[in-house]
Amino acid sequence: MRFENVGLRYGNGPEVLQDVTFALGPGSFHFLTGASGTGKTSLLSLLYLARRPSRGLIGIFGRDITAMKRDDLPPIRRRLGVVFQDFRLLDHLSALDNVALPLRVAGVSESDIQKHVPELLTWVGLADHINAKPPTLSGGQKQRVAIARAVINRPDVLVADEPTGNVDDRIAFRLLHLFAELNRLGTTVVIATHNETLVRRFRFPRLNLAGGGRLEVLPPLADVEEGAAEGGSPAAPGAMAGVGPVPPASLAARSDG
Ligand SMILES: Nc1ncnc2c1ncn2[C@@H]1O[C@H](COP(=O)(O)OP(=O)(O)OP(=O)(O)O)[C@@H](O)[C@H]1O
Repeated sequence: MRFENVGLRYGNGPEVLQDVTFALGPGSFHFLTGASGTGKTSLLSLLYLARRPSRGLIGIFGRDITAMKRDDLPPIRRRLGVVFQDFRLLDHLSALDNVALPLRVAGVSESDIQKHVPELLTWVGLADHINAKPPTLSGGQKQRVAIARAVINRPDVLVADEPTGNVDDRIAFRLLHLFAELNRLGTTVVIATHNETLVRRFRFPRLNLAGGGRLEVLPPLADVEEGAAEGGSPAAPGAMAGVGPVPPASLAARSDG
């Protein structure tokens, strides 16, 4: 995935993104950081192809999407998993059926769905809410359903907008662990977050919106205190202590869904 001199403006307003240039290698993991209003959601909406840039080039899976016709985008979109800031769950479907959607689109068998979806929902702490509909769930519970839906099909790229904004730190670490596991299995991951504790703990590089619509690519934010306590040796990217167990094997099994 690459951006070259991308600019985005809404209507006749000023550019909210200016000359944004970066490349994400396959299987990379980046946090997207920046103060509120600097353009994180706008940048993500370009990444998941909900908008086209006002100028510049966006390439994904080796294709220039700025030159593509609208009708050619859906097959590319199906390779992307998205966690929206406002979840976008279907209220009339149960948690299970919301998460099952991408699997049903991909033609996964109903017996596999009935096995793997409850397993993943249980792993994210929703064992008691598998058949609940979104209007009866809390914000943090809806957020976890949305995350399960985005990751269940092992997308080539996962884009998540504040995916831990509604949960406590213990669940946030667990969800980041899930994203890191997905990434280990090959998914390219971009996570927008305000949570500096997560950024320090997980030590992935950062795309940082510095204001004025400018983006800088920064190395992982070192957890100085933790590093000092450990004698200063840096941990591997994605490393963190005290979280387990690993996500269900169902995620690993779904290689070509
Ligand atoms: N649909 C829109 N129409 C006009 N302006 C918009 C629209 N969406 C966002 N903006 C403006 O673009 C700028 C960036 O907004 P964006 O939501 O991308 O920031 P953000 O970094 O994701 O903020 P937050 O961290 O608060 O979610 C803001 O000035 C916002 O007012």
